[in-house]
Amino acid sequence: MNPTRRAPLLAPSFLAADLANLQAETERLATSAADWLHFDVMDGRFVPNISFGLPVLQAVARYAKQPIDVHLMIEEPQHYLAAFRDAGATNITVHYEACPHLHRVVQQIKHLGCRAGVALNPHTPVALLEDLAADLDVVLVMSVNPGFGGQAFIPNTLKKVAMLKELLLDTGSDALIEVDGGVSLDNAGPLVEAGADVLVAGNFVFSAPEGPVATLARLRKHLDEVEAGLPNLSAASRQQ
Ligand SMILES: O=C(CO)[C@@H](O)[C@H](O)COP(=O)(O)O
Ligand SMILES: [Fe+2]
Repeated sequence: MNPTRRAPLLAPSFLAADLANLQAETERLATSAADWLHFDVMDGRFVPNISFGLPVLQAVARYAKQPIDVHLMIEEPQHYLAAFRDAGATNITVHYEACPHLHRVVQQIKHLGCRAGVALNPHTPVALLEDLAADLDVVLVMSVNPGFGGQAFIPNTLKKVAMLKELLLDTGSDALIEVDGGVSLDNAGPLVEAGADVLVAGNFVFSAPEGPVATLARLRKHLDEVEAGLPNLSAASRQQ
């Protein structure tokens, strides 16, 4: 089968932004190649780190021009879904490992009018999503262990993305495949070739000397060149 491809979306992660200047960071991303704004919420329980939460999301949403992609690395996310929607989330992704009643949580997110995503830790096999795949808008593949930015990309992710792509095709799911952690120019091309639709990048985008806008433009140009060599892909097919 030769499925229709989608142009990859870019989602810079605020975890690596200048947190003392979130208004300025959000405003400069507004005119960048960013398609989504990735917002990492950590509770110090599901992951061994605490980041930011609802009031910070509310503040960012006041200046955001792109959809906000909320990645909940928290236990019992079901208690906070409506609050994150109200604070400005467009997409809400919960972790497979944090939700014993994942089907119910996904339905709750969809009833709130948000895109529903499920994230998989590096050790969680994609096959575990077989019975839920058709209900999902996004599957987020963690390419580092969640909890921190700036970690090294786990190479096995490439194989995992390819397996997930097969599973989505087999189950008739049109969920986007999002990859998160250690993404850079070194692996963006192979990830897209393997089937990734959304690339999250934190440190690569915000720590570059030329700044996030120029770095995102460089990433987009690189992906345009990769796309030119791939079948059934055009910039017009990019979905937000
Ligand atoms: O969810 C997470 C980490 O848990 C990510 O979204 C990171 O924020 C990505 O940062 P880099 O690995 O690209 O620096
Ligand atoms: Fe994330």
